[in-house]
Amino acid sequence: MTARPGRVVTLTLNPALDLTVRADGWQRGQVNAGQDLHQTAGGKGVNVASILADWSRAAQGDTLGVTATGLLGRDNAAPFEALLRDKGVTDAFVRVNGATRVGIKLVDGAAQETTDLNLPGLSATPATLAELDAVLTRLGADADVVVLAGSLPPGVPADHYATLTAGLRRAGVFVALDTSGPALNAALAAPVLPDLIKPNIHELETALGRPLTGDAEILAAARTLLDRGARTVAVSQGERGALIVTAAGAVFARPPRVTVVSTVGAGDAMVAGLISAHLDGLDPAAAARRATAFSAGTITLLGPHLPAPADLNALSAQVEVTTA
Ligand SMILES: Nc1ncnc2c1ncn2[C@@H]1O[C@H](COP(=O)(O)OP(=O)(O)O)[C@@H](O)[C@H]1O
Ligand SMILES: O=P(O)(O)OC[C@H]1O[C@](O)(COP(=O)(O)O)[C@@H](O)[C@@H]1O
Repeated sequence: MTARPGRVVTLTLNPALDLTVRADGWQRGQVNAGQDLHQTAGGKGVNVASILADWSRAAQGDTLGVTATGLLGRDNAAPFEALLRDKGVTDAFVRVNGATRVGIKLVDGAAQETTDLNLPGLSATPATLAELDAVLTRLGADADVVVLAGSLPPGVPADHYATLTAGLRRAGVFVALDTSGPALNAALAAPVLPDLIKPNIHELETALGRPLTGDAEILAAARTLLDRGARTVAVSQGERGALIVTAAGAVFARPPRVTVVSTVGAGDAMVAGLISAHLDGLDPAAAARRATAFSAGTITLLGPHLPAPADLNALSAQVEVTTA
């Protein structure tokens, strides 16, 4: 495991304090017994930063400089500050009044199933957005990669990521996007697409307004995004795996079977893996293998963490990569 250095900035406008409740065999509409409850700092860019920091520490002796920015509620900032400090991620979050939203993650360990309830989050004011914009402009000037990740909180226009993408790409920064709903629709409709887009299959279908039935259709949809300027499109499909499409080729990566603790962060781990692969100049097959190992490893743990290097290597060796 070796890698080139790089500076990565993640933007999380809508972080979340993930409250994971394990309730094996829980039934909708019934009184259920839960087994345990854990709280972890999360939100897409927070998770990507944390996982990249783990990778940096394990693989190359901290050669990646990882900075996390976004909007963070003052009232419950402590768990986020602790995670970023523990991981050695630079904390560039703009503090805002109020408490960051809680995300409910209901895990049925017996069925190996996770149910997510993601709430809207704190409203962003024009003043905090302007402050954040200045932070991002400063950080972006020095970054190799900027990751725009997660939902937009109330108060942020749907085309916000599209606007940021255009500015950052113009400045020569590699832009990765992982979002959903109106923010993804607007980003995909914009004239300048991000370099890396990682929708899950449901997010992509919603954005395109049609079901994608079968691998050929998914591949064709991904290729239209490449034709419009994206460099890597990764369509993740849960435990089935992910289709990763670049100009250099398309591959499908199947994860090994793992004991799932919570699938929360599976997609974020994939984004982290793809970014590290981009910084290392890996080919699509090697990138898909690494990103899938990151995802499979993260879901065996609670919170946004990578397993120990030996375990990650073992997972990586078990990923099946085929040409798509
Ligand atoms: N149950 C699972 N077992 C093994 N790997 C999984 C499982 N669920 C997800 N993954 C891995 O995580 C990747 C991302 O998961 P996915 O659920 O598609 O993303 P998201 O979290 O963005 O919805 C998948 O492509 C796969 O490699
Ligand atoms: O910003 P969104 O789309 O509401 O998602 C927030 C949730 O996504 C997560 O980042 C997990 O994302 P993935 O499971 O897609 O990797 C959680 O930590 C958080 O609660």
